[in-house]
Parts: sequence; structure tokens; C-alpha cells
Amino acid sequence: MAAPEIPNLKSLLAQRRGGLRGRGRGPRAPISHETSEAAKDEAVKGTDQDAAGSRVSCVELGYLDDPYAKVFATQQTVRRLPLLNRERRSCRSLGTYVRTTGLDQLILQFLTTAPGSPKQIISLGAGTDTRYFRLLSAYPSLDLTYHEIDFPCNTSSKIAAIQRSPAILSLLSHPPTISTDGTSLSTPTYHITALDLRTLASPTPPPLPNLNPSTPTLLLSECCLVYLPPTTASAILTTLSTHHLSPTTPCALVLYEPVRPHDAFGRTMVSNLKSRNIHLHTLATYPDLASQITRLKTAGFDAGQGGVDTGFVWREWVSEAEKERVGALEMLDEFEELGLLLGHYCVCWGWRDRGGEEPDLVFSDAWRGVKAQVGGTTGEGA
Ligand SMILES: C[S@@+](CC[C@H](N)C(=O)[O-])C[C@H]1O[C@@H](n2cnc3c(N)ncnc32)[C@H](O)[C@@H]1O
Repeated sequence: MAAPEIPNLKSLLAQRRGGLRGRGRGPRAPISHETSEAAKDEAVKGTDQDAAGSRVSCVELGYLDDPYAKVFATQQTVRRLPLLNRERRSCRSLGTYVRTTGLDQLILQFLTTAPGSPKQIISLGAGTDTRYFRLLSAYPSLDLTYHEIDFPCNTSSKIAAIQRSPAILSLLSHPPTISTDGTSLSTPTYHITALDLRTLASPTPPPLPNLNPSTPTLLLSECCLVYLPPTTASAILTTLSTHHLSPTTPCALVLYEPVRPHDAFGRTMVSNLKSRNIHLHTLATYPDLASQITRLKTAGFDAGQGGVDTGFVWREWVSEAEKERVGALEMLDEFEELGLLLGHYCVCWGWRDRGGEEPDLVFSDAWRGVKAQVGGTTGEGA
């Protein structure tokens, strides 16, 4: 669901009418628990190519300026794109545009507060995300260390693509050091680590190489933790924020996730993904903005929280001039699904400061004025 997963209402209706019901199904061999868990993992790993495809589409249609998106799209992704009809392709692209714009704004506000002081970002399930390269190219003087974590199969294909890309290699501050198995990459400021995040939920979590435990750190989960059981997702956050980082280090979590699973659109979204063996484990526990805010507080991000759906990001965070530019790209007003889609994804953020004798209010300073639907300084209630 890397890309906003748009329920295809027409095909769902066809299925309900029996058109696809039982197609090709004979008696089934029993599936072992292990195999079915492995198959689910494969499906989750594959969501990254959906994200890559949507990014390429978004760039091709002119929504986003991202010269690095195509570096990571496989031939398979590119071939799949024309199969989407215009409406779905445009909705997906606008969804990707809004989500990227919303997350970029929060991240930039953090990175540009207290300029000159070091900052760290840990991107959970980063996949083929290009944000680091976009940041590096637009703000080369940032004192930023960027960590990306994903399964080895995804990190190795990303690293191979980086090695083939002169544009990215020339952007990196140093020639990267790559592990002998090709799954991890390191420069002084950019690290790709191959890791199953679930191992961070164990009582003896593996270390995260090259992490500075006292640098203010933003944890980013752009459609990643949602695939994990809620207790595992919480344990991962606890490990990162209190074990790998010193518990007094300023730390924030920014989430992009689906919400509102209980209405018709939400139910269809969940069932479409389930039919691809993709399960949104945390969604039942955090179905709306209010529960996401409670989640952030409980996870220790207690200095402040905010939440918006992506419809709010479009209406309130995107400037009028930018709306006009994007609106001129396609006849988006035609698309009924668009409003529904944007209302079913959220961006939520929460943070802790360092108090005491040496206070560090970097996140409070960065996000004090951010307009929120729930929480934040201008929250309107759930
Ligand atoms: C929907 S994609 C999002 C990719 C990227 N964050 C983006 O928005 O473009 C979800 C990513 O999370 C990764 N992921 C999910 N569960 C993970 C786990 N247990 N360990 C490591 N990565 C995981 C997947 O492999 C995939 O790359």
C-alpha cells in the first residue's frame, strides 16, 4: 500500500456479484503457518514497488519534481503503470503528492530549526524512498545523518540501483562503503541497514550501526509500522527511542498511515489489500486521528502531538498557488474518489523534548505553529 491503495469499487462490486467468486479454486492443500507467514512477508516487501511506481507516475504527470524516482523503479513497475486507468492513476498520483508534501513540510521544519546543530532521521521501512537524495540536493549544507532500514531484499536492490546511478553517486558526500553481501551501505552521513524491524522488538535487540544516541532524532514511518502487530510496533519504538537513543535525547515520530477502516471506503481498502495478502495490523487499534494521538503520547512522545488526514493537508497545508499549479495538471475535480481517498490516510506526529538544565526544544520550536486537525496548537477536536 505504498501508494495510496484506492479501493477499486467497480471490481469489488463485480466480485460481490459472483463474477470472480471461486475462480480457479479447487480443493486447497493446507497451507502451513510458516509458509503463510513467509507469503505475507513477501507481500509486505512488495509494497515498496507500489510506492516506487506511484512516485514515478507522480513525477511523470508533473505533480512532484523528483529526478531520483525513476532510478528505483524496476521494469516491472514501469510496465504496470499504463494498466491503471487515467482516473486511478491520477488519484494515486495526487495521493502520493499530498502525502509527500505533508511529510516533507514536517521534516523540513525540523531540519531547518536550530540551523547548524546536528540532526538525525531514521526511516523505518524506507524501501526505495528518495527523500534523502532530494534533501541532499536541495539543502547540501544540512548537518543531517540519515538512516534507512528495510528487509535485505529491498536494501540490496536499492543499493544496486544507487551503484548504477551516477547522479546519486555524485550527490553522496563520500563513495559509499557496501557490505560484502550487498545489503548494507554506509557513508559518513547516509546509512542503509538491512534489518527485519521485528528483531528490534526482542529483549536483546540488535544494534543500529552508526547511530548517534544523543543527536535529536526524527523517526519516520511512512506506511511501514502499519504492517506489524501493534505490540511489536510499540516495542520497536521503545527500543529505538529509549535503548538505541538516550532517553533524554529529543526524539519525534512522524507517521503516515491509513485511517477510518469502518466506513464503506475503508472496508473496501482493507479487503482489497487482504486479497493481496497484505494485512494492516495496527489499523484496528488506531482507526482514527484521536487514537493515533493517544498512541503517540503512550509511546513517550509526550511534549506535543498533532494529526491530520491528507485531505486536510491538501486544503490547509498546500498553498493556493501550488493548488492552482497542481489543479492545472489534470481535471481532478472530476474524480469522486479523490476526496474519499485523501480522508482515509493520515499524517500524525508527536515528540519529546529534552528538559532539565540543558533544555533542547528543537521539535517544540519546529512544530509549534503547525496547523492540526487533532492535537497540536490549533487542534479542532477529533
Ligand atoms: C509501503 S512500503 C513504503 C516504503 C517507503 N517508506 C515509502 O513510503 O516509499 C513499506 C515498506 O516497509 C518495509 N517493511 C515492512 N515491514 C518491515 C519489517 N518488519 N522490517 C523491515 N522493513 C519492513 C517493506 O519492506 C516496504 O519497503
